[in-house]
Amino acid sequence: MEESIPAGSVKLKETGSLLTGKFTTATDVSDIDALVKKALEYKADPYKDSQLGARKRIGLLFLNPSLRTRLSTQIAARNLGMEAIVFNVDKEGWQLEFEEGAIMSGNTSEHVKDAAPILGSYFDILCIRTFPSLVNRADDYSELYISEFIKYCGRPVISLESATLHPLQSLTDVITITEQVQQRSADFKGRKPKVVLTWAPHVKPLPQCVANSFSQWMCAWQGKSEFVITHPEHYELAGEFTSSATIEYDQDKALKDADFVYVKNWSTYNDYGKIFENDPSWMLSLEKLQLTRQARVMHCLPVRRNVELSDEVLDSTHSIVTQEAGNRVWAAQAVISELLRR
Ligand SMILES: NCCC[C@H](NC(=O)CCC(=O)O)C(=O)O
Ligand SMILES: NC(=O)OP(=O)(O)O
Repeated sequence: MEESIPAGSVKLKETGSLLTGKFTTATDVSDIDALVKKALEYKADPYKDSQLGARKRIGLLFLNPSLRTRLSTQIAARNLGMEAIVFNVDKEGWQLEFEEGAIMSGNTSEHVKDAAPILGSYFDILCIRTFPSLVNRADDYSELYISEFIKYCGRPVISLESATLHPLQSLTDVITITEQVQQRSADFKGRKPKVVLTWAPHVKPLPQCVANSFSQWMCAWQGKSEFVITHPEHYELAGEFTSSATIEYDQDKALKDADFVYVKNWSTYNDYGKIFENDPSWMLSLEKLQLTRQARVMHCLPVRRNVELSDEVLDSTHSIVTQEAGNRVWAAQAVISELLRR
């Protein structure tokens, strides 16, 4: 993916837009705080631009399952007056080929080179979800699927989670932290929130994308938080997304005085796609939360209860996962709105 422009510092004065013309990574955003503000304005007044997308269509293509992303993006589009059509490519479409020059004698029936321009002719904005294989790191980190789709569809593309990143989730997470800080402004007078991303156990190897993306956005949200990542050794994330993060292998030390704890499992990046250790003591507990400043607990969901996060934490007042998932609508609405205005 193009990562040459430093995240959060893109200037798009010529268009006045907050986005480059797509939304697949933090580097597509010129001003994170302005996008967050826009999302919170939609939260306060969901229908204020209810005609902006009139007579326009947005296509949501899923190569993998979804609950929140699918529904929140549809709702966001409809709030802007757009028609939203969901297509579960994995279950209902022809199996797509993404490899350039492929001899298609195997299981794939249609090349993205043929399918994407057709979808571009049906829709004004296109969105796509493509998970990584977790088999070949170079293939996953080349973001072949979404890149090929962007190349051939000729429309603004929104990532609904790709092989390495999940920007709608991360924008939502910045919105949720901003909202919490604004609501408790007395607590944060003269100091930045301490935000800790902690690895958690899981039963199967999961993508790194939610963790990569959260870290990328926290680093791009320059100077707004004290950001720490904690995980067992061997679970290092890709350096390109953790530039200004502090890495701390001792979870208790990391949790000390935290205001927000973002819980997520991911599989190994270096020896790719594996579970190296699954120490259940990494699961966050109420006892561990005593080290924090009454930290609010976040998770992108879906969450494996009592594996990744305990009932006692999820059902306590520490948890803001429902508020967080609710904010997915406003994140999507701000992004679609910016792409419609271009
Ligand atoms: N879209 C949000 C997260 C998606 C994915 N989680 C999962 O696949 C969980 C599957 C399970 O728990 O069976 C991930 O971690 O990247
Ligand atoms: N958090 C998230 O992306 O959820 P879904 O996978 O249900 O869309």
